[in-house]
Amino acid sequence: MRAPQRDRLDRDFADELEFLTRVRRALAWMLEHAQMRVATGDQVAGDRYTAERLGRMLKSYAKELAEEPDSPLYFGRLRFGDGPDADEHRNQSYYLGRRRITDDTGQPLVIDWRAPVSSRFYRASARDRQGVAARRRFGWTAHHPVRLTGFEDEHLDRGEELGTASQLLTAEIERPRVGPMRDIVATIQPDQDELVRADLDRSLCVQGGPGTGKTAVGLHRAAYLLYVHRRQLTHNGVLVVGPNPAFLHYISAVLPALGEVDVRQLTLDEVLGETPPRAVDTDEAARVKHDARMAAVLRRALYAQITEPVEPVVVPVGSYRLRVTVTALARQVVRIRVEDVPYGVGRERLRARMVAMFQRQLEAHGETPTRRWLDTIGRARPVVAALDRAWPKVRPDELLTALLSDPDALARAADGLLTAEEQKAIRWQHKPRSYKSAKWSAADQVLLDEIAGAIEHPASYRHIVIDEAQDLSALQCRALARRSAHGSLTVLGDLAQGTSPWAASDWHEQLAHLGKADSPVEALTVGFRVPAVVLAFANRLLPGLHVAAPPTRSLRTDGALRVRHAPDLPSATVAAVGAALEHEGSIGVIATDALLATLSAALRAAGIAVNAAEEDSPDRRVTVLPAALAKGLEFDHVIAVEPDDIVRAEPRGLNRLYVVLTRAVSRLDVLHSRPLPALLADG
Ligand SMILES: Nc1ncnc2c1ncn2[C@@H]1O[C@H](COP(=O)(O)OP(=O)(O)OP(=O)(O)O)[C@@H](O)[C@H]1O
Repeated sequence: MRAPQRDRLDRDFADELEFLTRVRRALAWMLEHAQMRVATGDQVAGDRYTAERLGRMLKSYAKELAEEPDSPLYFGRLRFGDGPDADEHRNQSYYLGRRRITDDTGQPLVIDWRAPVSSRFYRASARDRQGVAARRRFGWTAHHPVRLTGFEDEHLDRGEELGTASQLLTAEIERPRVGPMRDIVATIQPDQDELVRADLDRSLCVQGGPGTGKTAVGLHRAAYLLYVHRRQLTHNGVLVVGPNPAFLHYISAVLPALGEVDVRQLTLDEVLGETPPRAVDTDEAARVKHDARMAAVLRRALYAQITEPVEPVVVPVGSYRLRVTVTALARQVVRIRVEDVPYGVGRERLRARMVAMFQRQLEAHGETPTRRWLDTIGRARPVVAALDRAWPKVRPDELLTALLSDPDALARAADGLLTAEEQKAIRWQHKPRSYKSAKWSAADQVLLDEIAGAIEHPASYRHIVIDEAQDLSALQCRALARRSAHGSLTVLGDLAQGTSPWAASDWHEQLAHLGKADSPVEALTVGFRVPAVVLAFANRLLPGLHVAAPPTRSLRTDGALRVRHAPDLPSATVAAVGAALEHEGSIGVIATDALLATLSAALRAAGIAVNAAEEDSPDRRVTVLPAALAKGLEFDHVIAVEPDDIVRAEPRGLNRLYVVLTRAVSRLDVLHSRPLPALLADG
């Protein structure tokens, strides 16, 4: 670098340090101000409840600001030119960060990464400058205290553009992983940004290979939507659904780090709100219960509760006897069925129609019934009795108990939908004494939700982000469709990573079950996690997975792969972990359930402290976890033990192995005592 340039860079850096001091000062002012408001909050608010809420809000705001110095205050700067594309930003310069920071006059020093103009930071290129003259990315130390280390410029107006060659991007994706997942606001890529900023009303599906940033995109979209539609979405507006608690724990810090604490993050079981399952289905029973045809079976069983009226409804009122004839009642039942409302709404409608008929009769006698009279009539014993016969109240658990324990009822509901073998597979061998003592399996809980949803629609979220969506069954999709009937979806997944017995092989089908049949399927194909050498190894499995998914291109040229034949797996694992501990970052030992206890015992005997799947104690860098829980997680160093076991442990074992091998951020060790699965060995 020539001296004059060096001088200029030094000057620039000095200017940046000066600006940083200004921002720090502004932040300190904001913090002090917020704390003052906390102190006075009690007095200014009207009642105690409001005061408490306000106090809590201000405290968390103050706390957020106080924690701010631990993370970089901004990550980039945009300098606009004076061309027409700059619009109202002509000759302006903006710093971009996780939060907006203002000075004591309210002038923004740092703007939010979600503000409209920030999208130009992520998307502007030398070919499509969008008015941007130069983009600057800042580098910061990774550890506390956070210090500015430098910056990287792209003068788009001079045709300069780094794209994925940016050293700061490379440093970020090659950074050793410790603790939970982090946000990616500093390095969101143009195609990711388009997905993040998609309109609230747009449902979309993202198909992306391992480590292409699907989870990151989904979480950042949630944060973006909350920023743009704050008022609409604050209370129960946004839900994130993940495959298991270990995964949710891993991603749990991302949204709070972006200042968003109002997003619910749940597993599907938690969405259904059920207690843990108390029964286990056979594979065949589970397959049938999760099939889309079951929705039709349940609907038929539900509506089979409605019976043809055989008696008129007679209500004595004073000297009159008001009456709904059998024919009139039957006609209303048929009409309401055609109106296709939820079962529970139908029952109430039938009650209202009976009341309306009584009202007309009373009016014919020259009387005007009051509102109260109408309410009383609606609850009169003959009306309720007629309603209970014609359109009875249904409890989902009672209906399902009857269906699964009565072969004839099941045969009637499943006629033409399920084969005799399929009916047999889901029938209970032992009939419970009552629905109260029935033991429900995980699949039964989805069926109960289906029935409950047909009786009454559940409350709808405005937006749901569904991660690992390829693994959902038709009925699980329907459960989420019901909860987003008035909202939109971000559906994330990878067909190649489908491991459930009902995993999707086609996104359009899955989207139809999710109630968003016409949503576009977008692809992410650049891998930010798995190094090229590891990805090439894992991709050997693709021909055996029988899915049409675009291949992933890794951005990472570093990384290491070691495949070793090891007759004594526990001691080979101990040795591999010992070597891995020489490097920085997290270590994941992944094997089948059957092997785990032996491996953990061997590690502990060697004096190595290990975390189990959902733990991440900072003083234990090694996690031992079953292959079944590896989905969505990542570790710097993965030690995959006995791939052949992983493949044989379940019907979609090859897909499971693909998931396991693609958890590695830097290094993958494969230890095997038996031959490797043919596709891996042949590559
Ligand atoms: N634009 C980006 N800049 C920096 N890091 C990124 C970017 N996009 C993704 N990453 C990182 O890549 C890793 C993988 O991302 P993520 O877990 O979202 O991928 P995924 O597609 O959900 O993977 P999988 O399907 O294998 O679970 C994460 O550590 C994430 O932070």
